[in-house]
Amino acid sequence: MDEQKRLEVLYRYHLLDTLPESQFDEITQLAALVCGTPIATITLIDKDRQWFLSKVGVTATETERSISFCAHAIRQDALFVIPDTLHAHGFSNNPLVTGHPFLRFYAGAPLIADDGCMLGTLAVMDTMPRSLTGQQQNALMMLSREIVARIRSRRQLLGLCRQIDSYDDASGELEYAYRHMRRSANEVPAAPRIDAMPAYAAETAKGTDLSDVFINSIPGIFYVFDQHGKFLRWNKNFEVVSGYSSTEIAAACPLDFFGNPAEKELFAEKIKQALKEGSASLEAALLTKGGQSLPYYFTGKRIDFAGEHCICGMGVDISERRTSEETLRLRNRALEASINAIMITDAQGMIEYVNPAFERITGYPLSAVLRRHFRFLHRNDNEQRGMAAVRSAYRLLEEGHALLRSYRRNGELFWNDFYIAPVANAEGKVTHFIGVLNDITEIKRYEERLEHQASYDGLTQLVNRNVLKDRIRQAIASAQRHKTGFTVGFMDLDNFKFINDSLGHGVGDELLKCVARRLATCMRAHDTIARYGGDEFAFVLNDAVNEENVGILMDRILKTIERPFEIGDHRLFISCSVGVGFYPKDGEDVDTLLKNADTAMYRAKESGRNNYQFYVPSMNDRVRERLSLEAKLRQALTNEEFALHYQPKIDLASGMVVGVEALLRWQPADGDAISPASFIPLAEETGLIVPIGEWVLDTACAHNKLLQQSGLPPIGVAVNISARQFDPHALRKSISQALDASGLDAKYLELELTESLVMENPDEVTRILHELREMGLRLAIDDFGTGYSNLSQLQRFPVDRLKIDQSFVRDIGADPNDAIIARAVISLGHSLGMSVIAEGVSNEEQLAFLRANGCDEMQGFLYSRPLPFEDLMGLLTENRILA
Ligand SMILES: Nc1nc2c(ncn2[C@@H]2O[C@H](COP(=O)(O)OP(=O)(O)OP(=O)(O)O)[C@@H](O)[C@H]2O)c(=O)[nH]1
Repeated sequence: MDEQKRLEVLYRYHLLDTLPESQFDEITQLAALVCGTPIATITLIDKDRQWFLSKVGVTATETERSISFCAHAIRQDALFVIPDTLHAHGFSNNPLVTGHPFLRFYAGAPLIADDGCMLGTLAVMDTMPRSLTGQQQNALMMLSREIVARIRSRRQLLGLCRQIDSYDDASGELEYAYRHMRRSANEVPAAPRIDAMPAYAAETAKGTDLSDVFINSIPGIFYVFDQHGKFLRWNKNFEVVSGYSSTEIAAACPLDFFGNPAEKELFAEKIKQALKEGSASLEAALLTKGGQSLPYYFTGKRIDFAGEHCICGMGVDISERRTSEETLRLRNRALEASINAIMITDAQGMIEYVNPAFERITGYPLSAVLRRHFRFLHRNDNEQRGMAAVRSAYRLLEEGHALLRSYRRNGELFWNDFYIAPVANAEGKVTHFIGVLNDITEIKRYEERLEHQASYDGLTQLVNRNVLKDRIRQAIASAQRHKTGFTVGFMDLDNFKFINDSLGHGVGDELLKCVARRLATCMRAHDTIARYGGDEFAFVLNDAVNEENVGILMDRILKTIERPFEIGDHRLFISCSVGVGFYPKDGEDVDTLLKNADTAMYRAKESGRNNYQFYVPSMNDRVRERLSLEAKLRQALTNEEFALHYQPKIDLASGMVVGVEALLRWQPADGDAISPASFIPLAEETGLIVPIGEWVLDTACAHNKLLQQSGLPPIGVAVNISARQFDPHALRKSISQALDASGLDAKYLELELTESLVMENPDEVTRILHELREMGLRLAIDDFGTGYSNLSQLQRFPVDRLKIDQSFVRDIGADPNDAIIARAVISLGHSLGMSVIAEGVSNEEQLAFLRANGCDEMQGFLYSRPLPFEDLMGLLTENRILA
């Protein structure tokens, strides 16, 4: 409606700035009582202000219109209710909310004049959030209509007065009526009077009904009692709730309704306070006749009745409020105690509450975030992917979840597993959102670490074989799409074990890291280099299919790895062997490609290491052969396919046989004899050398004992020990077993160890050799001259004999250098107190040279090839002397 017209109607009633009138005050008080609120007003809305025609619990007479709640209420013809002003859009910042009287609840019933004009409201207010029951709302609307009725009759009275004023010759009767009417229209009582109600009721039948209707419509209990505690009036509800009849209530005093002595005393205090100060209130348990204790909120006001002060008041059942307060308290406690950060925002995202965990996680206290949009948590990172889900939840008023990069107050990023859910008010309208922030930064880091560990090699930080296989799979897909090819390479360091064994794992690790770095320098950014395991690396060269280009790259890799590595104090030299396969020629799936590159790498090893080989299918034939040989070798022991042949050792001075060397022979049941040069390396690689070596020891000792038992003069037997057998504990055990089982004296057993084996780890070897010597064995160094012996180390070894490698003996006549070496070994051995034996002696010239140079013993075809045991026995029995 037109505001101008509304104001004209309001002014026509001449209500603004009038003195208080009891007929309005009693309605205000009744409204406060019925609704149980500390504040009630009849408010008229003027042009720029709201003016209180009547008020309870408010000291001001008017306020600016701009802050008036009632100014909003008059925009509608129904009851206007704000259950909680702090959560009501447009009201939470109102000075009457943020400052005195700190309004949290408002309900206003419009005062609608006959022509539909809104004059103002009958309003009830509270300082805590709450709601009104249906009955209370009805009562408020009824009272607002009653106010309008009274305003209307007041205006009629004033009109009548003005007419009377115009009669100069008013009669005495009129004079009396005039004064009476004037008083009714504008009277100012000292205090609200309960007897005003019956007095008024006497004047209009409607008023009497109203008083009863009001009292009985009060949802709580209503009572009036005098200073002596005698009940003068009460409503029906009092009887229903207390369980007492009207006669019993009439005979009772207020304190009879309390069972708890402390509350009884408090209630008595409150009566005194109300009588003295005008009003009082308290919460206490009402004791019913049935013995039930009901939590109640009691209010009392001092009124004058029949010339004396009485208390008029009401009690409201607060069990529901208590329960909801308790629930609220619990929820509040849960919010406060939650380890997850929780925030409550309005429907637009402005923060209204955050719990202590929010401050702990984000570093922002409540005061720093209140009324800020929560987006500040994401700083400039507002366009991140998860934000779309959050925005959509706010827009569609529904639940949302997102993983967000949020930022703490100190700028640090944290991963926020963020849930939001809308919160609706009693009418189902979404007014708020509740957000839960989970700081999952640690979990995320852990996941990243796991992810990294699942994909990367911890030592070199190259990708691992799983990723390599993925990359090959991708390369296959891409090559198929573009009809191209690519290269897979397999690289293994040469003799890396030697570095590990001689310098320790730490140095080995550093070397692997450096190799990885160097390898990376040879590749392009889109190629993949992986650590495949141990000292094996693999790579995928995208687009590279040309043998010539790949060959150039392989040469570069070999050269790069060949360059010395400086690790700690060590300057290390190492080489590598590489096998290369091409897609699709050498395999159309991951496993075949890798297997064939690996086969090519083995070929490179076989070809002397430090080279690369392109895969060719015939390489697989060799692999197959090897595999079949390995399978046969595994069966050979059980099938008793091994035999020992013995080559006699001759003392050059006497020409007599003084010992034999046991040599392993393999004669598979279903085929030709296999040369030791083929199967011994395989037995060493597969580890089969260990059980085979035990068999050799057992057999050699048993045979030797048999020779002695057959009456032949005792001679020594030498057994070759491979590097793989050189585990001190296992070796000692198998030697003891062989000696025990055969009964052979340890002094007849000689172990032959290669020069490279003893020099690889001299400290360890020296210790073990001493232990073996203590067992009574004899020790010899085999193949002497082929390795790089450290002479000072050699001195420390408790060795009995040096064996000149047959390669020097073979060419003694032909190559002067070999003769020099042979002579040097003989004199070196002697100077170290060892005897010297030459192997591979096949002619007289060699024999003459050895004799001339003081060599102690010899073995070779010149005297005898290696013989089966039975033949050896024959030879020894024959007792042939070397001429
Ligand atoms: N330091 C170090 N050594 C490792 C690691 N993984 C495996 N190895 C060692 O790497 C060596 C691999 O040896 P192989 O490749 O079998 O033999 P090699 O001595 O390199 O000889 P060839 O390959 O035949 O030239 C073994 O001694 C393993 O113990 C590792 O992570 N760190």
